[in-house]
Amino acid sequence: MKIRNISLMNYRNYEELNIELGKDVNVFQGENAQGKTNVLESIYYCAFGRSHRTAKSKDLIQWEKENARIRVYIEKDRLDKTIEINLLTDGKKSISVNKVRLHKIGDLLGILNVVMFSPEDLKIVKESPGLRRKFLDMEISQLDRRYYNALVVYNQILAERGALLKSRRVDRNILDIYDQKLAQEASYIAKQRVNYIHLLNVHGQPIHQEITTNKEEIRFEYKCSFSLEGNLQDNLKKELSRKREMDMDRGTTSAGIHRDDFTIRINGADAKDFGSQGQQRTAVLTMKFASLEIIRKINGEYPILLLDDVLSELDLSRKKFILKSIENIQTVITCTGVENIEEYLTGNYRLFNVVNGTIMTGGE
Ligand SMILES: Nc1ncnc2c1ncn2[C@@H]1O[C@H](COP(=O)(O)OP(=O)(O)OP(=O)(O)O)[C@@H](O)[C@H]1O
Repeated sequence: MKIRNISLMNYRNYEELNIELGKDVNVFQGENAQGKTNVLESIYYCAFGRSHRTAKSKDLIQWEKENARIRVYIEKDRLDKTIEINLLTDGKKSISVNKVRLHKIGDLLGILNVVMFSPEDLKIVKESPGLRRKFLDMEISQLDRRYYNALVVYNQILAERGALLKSRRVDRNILDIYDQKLAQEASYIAKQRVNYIHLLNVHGQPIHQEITTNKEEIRFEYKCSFSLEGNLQDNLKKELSRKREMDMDRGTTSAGIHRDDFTIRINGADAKDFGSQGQQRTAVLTMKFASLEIIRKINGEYPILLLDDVLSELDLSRKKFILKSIENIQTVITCTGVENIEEYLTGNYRLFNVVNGTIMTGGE
């Protein structure tokens, strides 16, 4: 899969942009706040139907403009596809693929596969379980629309169950129905997450060994709020009924995939609590590069890799690992120039100079 062209209209600080990407590495270079990440964000939007930075699509429209448009041309399985997104200031948006309008965001997933890596991703290792669940949900959703749809349904039922628990008179029969539905969706979601964690181990362990020159061993483990032995649906139903009185007291649902997490162990110790900053960075790097391999294994081709300002934060050996690993992957890198990226890139690359919402191609 390759992106051939990106065109933006009234998107963030781009009034009009039309660029051809190179099929290998594309370096967007410029000072701070010039519009480098905005380009990456527009690509990400075409993959997931949302920004990685804001939930408010209105923020993406150029100030004082009424609408914005992103258009990305991709080449996939030797076919051309055009993804077009139109955003309006009232929060409405329309998404079309090859001019056919999509009715659900779920239908966009998997058309353009991307893996994004930014300094913010360190939080996946360091911070709350919600960020680790989000990592799994995004990665699995772009490979499996059924997973995304199950998540949407699960979250709806969870919200309804929460509202019921908070109401003064809880109808236990309705609660039974919610529990049944939650368990049904959760069993599929948990199974796919466990499988993804397995794939992270399979593909991540050799990557991590390479980066740490065999000094460290990484291990990912899914932590489920209900038993993973036997029938998962029954297990969650039992757990929900065991905790029902407590849930009614507290007005929340205390078991289910919205409470799950996964641990990242380096040489046996939990990287969240005991990992050094360097080890935590290596763990995220491993997860991102393992995600690339997982997508390639499942789809037969690499996704697009988006590296947002990550090179300046990494030491020389990790930087070299990244730049060596991206040889067969179409990559979009943003940097300020201090990284001296040209020194490490061995293959072809295309340079774009970004200055205040305009881009000049610096050649290959
Ligand atoms: N809706 C908008 N309309 C117009 N300009 C916007 C809008 N949203 C953001 N900007 C501008 O976009 C610029 C930020 O762009 P971006 O986040 O891509 O920076 P960057 O080049 O990646 O910088 P850094 O290296 O600091 O991350 C800022 O100048 C900001 O004012």
